[in-house]
Amino acid sequence: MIAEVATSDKIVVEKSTVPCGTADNLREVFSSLARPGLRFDILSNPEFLAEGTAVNDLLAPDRILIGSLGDARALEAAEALADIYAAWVPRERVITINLWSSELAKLAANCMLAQRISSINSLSALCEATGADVDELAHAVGQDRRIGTRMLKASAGFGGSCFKKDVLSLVYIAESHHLPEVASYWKRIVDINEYQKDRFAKRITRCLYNSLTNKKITVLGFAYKKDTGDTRESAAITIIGHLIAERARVAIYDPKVEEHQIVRDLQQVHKPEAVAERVSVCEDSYSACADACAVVILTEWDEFKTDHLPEKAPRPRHLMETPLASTSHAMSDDSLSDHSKMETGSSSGEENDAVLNGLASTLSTSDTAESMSQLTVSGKHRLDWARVASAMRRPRLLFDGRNIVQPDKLAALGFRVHCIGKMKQHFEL
Ligand SMILES: NC(=O)c1ccc[n+]([C@@H]2O[C@H](COP(=O)([O-])OP(=O)(O)OC[C@H]3O[C@@H](n4cnc5c(N)ncnc54)[C@H](O)[C@@H]3O)[C@@H](O)[C@H]2O)c1
Ligand SMILES: O=c1ccn([C@@H]2O[C@H](COP(=O)(O)OP(=O)(O)O[C@H]3O[C@H](CO)[C@@H](O)[C@H](O)[C@H]3O)[C@@H](O)[C@H]2O)c(=O)[nH]1
Repeated sequence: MIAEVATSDKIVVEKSTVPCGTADNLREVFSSLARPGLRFDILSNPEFLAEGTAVNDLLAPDRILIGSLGDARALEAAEALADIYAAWVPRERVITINLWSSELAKLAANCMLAQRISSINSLSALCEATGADVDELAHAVGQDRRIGTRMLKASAGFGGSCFKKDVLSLVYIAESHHLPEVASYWKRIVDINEYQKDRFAKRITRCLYNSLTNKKITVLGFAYKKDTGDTRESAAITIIGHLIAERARVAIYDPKVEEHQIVRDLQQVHKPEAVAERVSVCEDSYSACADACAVVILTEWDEFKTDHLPEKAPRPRHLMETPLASTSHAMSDDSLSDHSKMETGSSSGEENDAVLNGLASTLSTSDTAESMSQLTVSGKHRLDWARVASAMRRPRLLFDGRNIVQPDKLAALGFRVHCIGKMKQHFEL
C-alpha cells in the first residue's frame, strides 16, 4: 500500500514483532511495487511495552532499539527516528544496531522472559514435591544480581498475545534454518507452560476427591494478567476448559472482562452447549462465590489480595477451650480429610463452621474488626474475604493460581488454601 501511493522517498518503520528477515521481504515488495527512483529505508523499531503498564513503558523505556541496514543513508534514517525519541528518552537508551539483530532481539527478549516464567514454574512443581517454597526460592535466587527478581513469579501459566506466539515464532525460525536442537530447546518453554496449567487444573480435581461433577467452583479473574481486559491466551481459558470437561459448574468474575468475551473464549475450547450449561459470569465476587466449594484465583487483580487482613485473626474465645489436637492429624491429607467432612458434616467440619461464625462475632466487637472491615488499601478496593468464606460451602478450598494471597490469613477465616509451588496446605482448625 505504501509502495503504491508513495510519491517521494520514505522511511518505513517496523513496530510489530516480526520474524527475523521480514525487512528483507519488505524491501523486495517495495522494489517491485514502488515507482522507479524512490528510495525506501526500512528500520526495525520493535515495541517493548506491556499491557497494563503501557504508558509508563512508553514514557520510561529500558531501551529503544533501532535496526537499520547500516549504510550511510540507512544510518541517516535511523538518526531521524532517534531524534523523535530524543524528545523524552535519554540518548544513551537509544540503541542503533543492525536490522536483523533488532528483529531477532525483540523475539529473543520475549522468549527469555517467557523462559524465566517457565523456569520458575517448573521449579514450582519441584517445590511442591520437596517442601520448598517457590516464593522463597525466587527471592533467594533473585538476590543474585546476575539473575534478578523480576519475571520470577510462579503462576498457573503465562498468557497474553505475545509470549506463546513469539516463542513459537523463534521455534519456526530455528527449524527453517535447520537447527532442530535450538527449536526443541525453545519449544519446551511452551510445553512447560501447558504442563503448568494442566497440573494446576488436576490439583483442583484431586483436592475435590477426583470428581467435580456439579460442584460449584468460582474463578476469580479471567484476564491474562491484572490491569487489562485482554484475554488472549489467558491461562483461565485452558484451566476453566478442564473444569468444564470435568462437569463442574463454574462461576466467573473478572472486573474488566465482559461476559460475551468470556463466553466467546470458552467456546474456543468447548461446545457452546457445554459453556451455556456449565458457566455463569457474575457481576461481583460475592455472588460468584455464593455456595461454591472452591475458589480459584487466576488473575492477580489487587482487589483479591489480603493485605487488608490482620496478620493473625483472633480465634473465637469459646473455641480456645476446645481440644483441637485430636482432629489435626486427620487434616493432613489434602483430599481424604476434606472428603469425610464434606460428605458427612463430621464434628471437625462443624468446628470449622463454628470457628468462622465465632470469628464473625468476635470481629464485630474487637479492635481487629476495624482493620478487617477496612476494605481499601491506599484507596483501592479489597475483597471482604470473611464474607466470601461465610457464603461458601465446605471445604472452602482456595486455589491461588497467582500466589497473591497470604495463606495463613485466609486459613484463619476457615479457608483451606493451596498455592503454587508450596507443599503445605494452609488451614486452621
Ligand atoms: N499488545 C501488546 O502489548 C504488544 C506489545 C509489544 C508489541 N506488540 C506487537 O504489536 C503487534 C500488534 O499487537 P496487538 O496486540 O495490537 O495485536 P492485535 O491483534 O490487536 O492487532 C493486530 C492488527 O493487525 C491486523 N493484521 C493482522 N494480520 C494482518 C495482515 N497480514 N495484514 C494486515 N493487517 C493484519 C489485525 O487485523 C489487527 O488489526 C504484534 O506484532 C505484537 O506482537 C504488542
Ligand atoms: O513473573 C511473572 C511475570 C508474568 N507472568 C505472566 O506472564 C504473562 C505476560 O506478562 P507480561 O510480560 O507482564 O505482559 P505482556 O503484556 O504479555 O508483555 C510481554 O509481551 C509484550 C509483547 O511483545 C512485550 O512488549 C513485553 O515487554 C512483555 O513483557 C502474564 O500472563 C503474566 O501473568 C508470570 O506468570 N510471572
